[in-house]
Amino acid sequence: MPLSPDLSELLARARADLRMGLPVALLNESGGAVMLAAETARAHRLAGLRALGGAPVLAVTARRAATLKARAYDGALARIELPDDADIAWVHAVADPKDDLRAPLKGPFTTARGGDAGLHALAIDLAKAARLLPSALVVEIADARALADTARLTAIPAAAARDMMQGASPLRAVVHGRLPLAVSEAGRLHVFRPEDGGEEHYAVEIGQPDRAAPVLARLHSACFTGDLLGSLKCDCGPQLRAALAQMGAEGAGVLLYLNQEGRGIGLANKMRAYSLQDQGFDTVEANHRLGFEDDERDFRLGAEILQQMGFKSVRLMTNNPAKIDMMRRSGVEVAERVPLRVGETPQNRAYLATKAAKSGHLF
Ligand SMILES: Nc1nc2c(ncn2[C@@H]2O[C@H](COP(=O)(O)OP(=O)(O)OP(=O)(O)O)[C@@H](O)[C@H]2O)c(=O)[nH]1
Ligand SMILES: [Zn+2]
Repeated sequence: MPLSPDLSELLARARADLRMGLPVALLNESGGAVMLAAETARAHRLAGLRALGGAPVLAVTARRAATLKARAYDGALARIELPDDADIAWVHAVADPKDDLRAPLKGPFTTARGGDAGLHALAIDLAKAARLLPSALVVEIADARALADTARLTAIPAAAARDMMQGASPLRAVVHGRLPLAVSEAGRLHVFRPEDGGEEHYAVEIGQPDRAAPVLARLHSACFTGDLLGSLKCDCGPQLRAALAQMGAEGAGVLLYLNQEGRGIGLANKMRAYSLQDQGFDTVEANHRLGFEDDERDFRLGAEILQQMGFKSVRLMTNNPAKIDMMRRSGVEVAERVPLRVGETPQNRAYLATKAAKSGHLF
C-alpha cells in the first residue's frame, strides 16, 4: 500500500516507541517476540510482558555481561533470565552500571544458552539506535503478529530489519545557504537529511574549494559539552575552532558536523560514561561497562557527504587513524593527514592519553 510505512519508516517508529517505553513486536518465521528497551521499561509493561506466558529475558551486550560476570553464550550478547521476583528496579539496575560499585551484588545471573538469539540481537541494536542503554527485555511468543495487531504495536520483520540496519541510510541534500563566519565571510552551511528519519548532519563549506584538488577537510563528531559549553574534559571545542580557523586562513575547506554525540552513543549515555569516569574508569572502560563498544560511530556517512558535494580527495584534519581508514574504504582519497593537536588541559590529559594508548590516536 503506498500509504503504509515501509521498513525504514517502521524502524523510525520503533525507535520513537522504545524511547517512550512502548513495546515493539519483532517478527520471524516461528512467530517472533515482544521487546521493551530496558531503560524506558515501566512496571506495568513488565507485568504485561509476563502475562504473555513466555519467560522474559534481559538481553545485554557481551560487554555489559563481562562487567556483570554473566556468561555470554550468544557471542556478542547474553540473555539473562529474570528471577521470578525480579521487579522493574532489578531490570534498571542490571542494565545501568551507575550503581555497580555501590551495590555490586546483583547476581549471580543465569543466562540462556541454545536456541536462536537473533531477535535479541535485533532488540539490542534497536535500543542502541534509539540512543538508549543497549539492553532490552524480550519475550518470545508464537503469535507475535496477532498481538501486534490487537495491541497496536509497531511490528518489525526481523531478518529484513537486521539487513537494513547494517547499511548506511541514503542522505539527501536538503538545502544550503550563505553563512558568513568570523573565520571567513565566504561560508555556506549545507544540511543533509538521512532517509531513515535519523539525525541530520551538516557541512560547513568555506570559500569555493577546487573539486579537482584535495580539499582541507574535518569530520567533526558532535560534542555538545565541548563544542558549546567549553567542557575541559575533551579537546572537541578547540579542535572545532582550530579547524575552522585554518580553513579561513587558507581560504577554502569543508567541515562536516556529524550528529554522532558521544562517539555515537548519544548525550545521555555519554553523561552516564562521564559519571563512570568520575568513579575511576577511563573513557573506553566506561563505554564497555555501559555495554557499548569503544566507538559506535559510522564514518561512512562522512565519505558519502563529501562525495555528494563533489569532493574525491581530502587533506584530513584528524589524529584518528580509523577516520582515515574509513575514508579510504569508502572511496575518498586521503592525500594527507593534517594533525590537529589543540586544547590539552589538566582535565583532559588522561583522556587524550587513553585515546592514544587504546584507540590508536596519533599525536
Ligand atoms: N562515549 C564518549 N564519548 C566521548 C567522550 N569524550 C568525548 N566524546 C565524544 O567523542 C567524539 C570526539 O569526536 P572527534 O573529535 O570528531 O573524533 P576523534 O575520534 O577524537 O578524532 P579526531 O578529533 O579527528 O582526532 C565526540 O562525539 C564527543 O562527544 C567520552 O568520554 N565518552
Ligand atoms: Zn568533546
